[in-house]
Amino acid sequence: MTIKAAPVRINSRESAEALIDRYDNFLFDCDGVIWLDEKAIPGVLRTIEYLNAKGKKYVFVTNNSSKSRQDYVSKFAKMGFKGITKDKVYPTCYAAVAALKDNYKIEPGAKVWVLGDSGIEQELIEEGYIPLGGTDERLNVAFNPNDEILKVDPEVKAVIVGSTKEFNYTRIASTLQYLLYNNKSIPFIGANIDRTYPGPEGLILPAGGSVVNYMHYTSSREFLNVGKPSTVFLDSILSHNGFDRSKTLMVGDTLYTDIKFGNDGLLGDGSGSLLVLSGGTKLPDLNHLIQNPHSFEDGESLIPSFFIESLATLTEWL
Ligand SMILES: C[C@H](OP(=O)(O)O)C(=O)O
Ligand SMILES: [Mg+2]
Repeated sequence: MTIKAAPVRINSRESAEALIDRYDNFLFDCDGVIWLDEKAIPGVLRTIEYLNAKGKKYVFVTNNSSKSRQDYVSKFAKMGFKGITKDKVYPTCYAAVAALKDNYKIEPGAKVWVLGDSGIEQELIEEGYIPLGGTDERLNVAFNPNDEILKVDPEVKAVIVGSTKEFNYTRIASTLQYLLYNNKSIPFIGANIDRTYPGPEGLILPAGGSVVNYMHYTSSREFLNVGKPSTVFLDSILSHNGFDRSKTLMVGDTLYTDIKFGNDGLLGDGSGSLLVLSGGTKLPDLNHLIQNPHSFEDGESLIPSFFIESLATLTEWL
């Protein structure tokens, strides 16, 4: 077994320059790297503009499925980021819809049950699928076992579960009916495995992975995780963009999604993951991992190649 080297701290002009020179392409996580909820992390915009000036290529990869690619484009524009088009944004609502066709050969026109926000619904509609559940107002009611919404529509061909703040018993119970229907034969797609995300006011908040895992537990069913660290998701992003794997760096704030994504995907010839400390992972968490990698499942794959205070810090010396 190879022991991964301790991560290199980017803490000088030389190390920052060397890092930027080494990579042509950057994959940026969003929550905890670019923004905390609706607030951009100070200085991050300047780093993105610096990369633009250097002719670097980049895309954004988020496990937060609550917004569609078009909604993310608007969010970036509102925060002052220029030229972020739909093809630069990869939320897992997009990956979940792609999996319908790629993994399950479910053709457009099919009905899909959603436990999640409008991002999933919008991406489904864009590809010609018919979303059910999701933001349907009839789900915003107290549980009633005689409610029509608890009756399974036999035409539903898949279930997608992702991030939502609208997690009530009627939604869980109706989603469970689909997951159990017909000997558990309807495919179950999970849009993320994140336990938490770094929210506003320093709050750590429940993320979509908690919703997905609630449904996994209550249905006793496994799900297809389409988000980070899926190497299928990574491969499709690299191929859409023509990114050379060895010249690509993943930048993220979560070890078991972002850093594992870069490491398992062999980005940068095995040195293609940069942890930022501006989100959910703090220096003591990183030190704990480095000292006890074997107390984590697949701990070696969680160790980043590099770490830095924040994406803003990368250009502070330049
Ligand atoms: C944490 C995750 O978002 P990401 O960090 O992947 O943008 C999420 O909000 O579930
Ligand atoms: Mg994050």
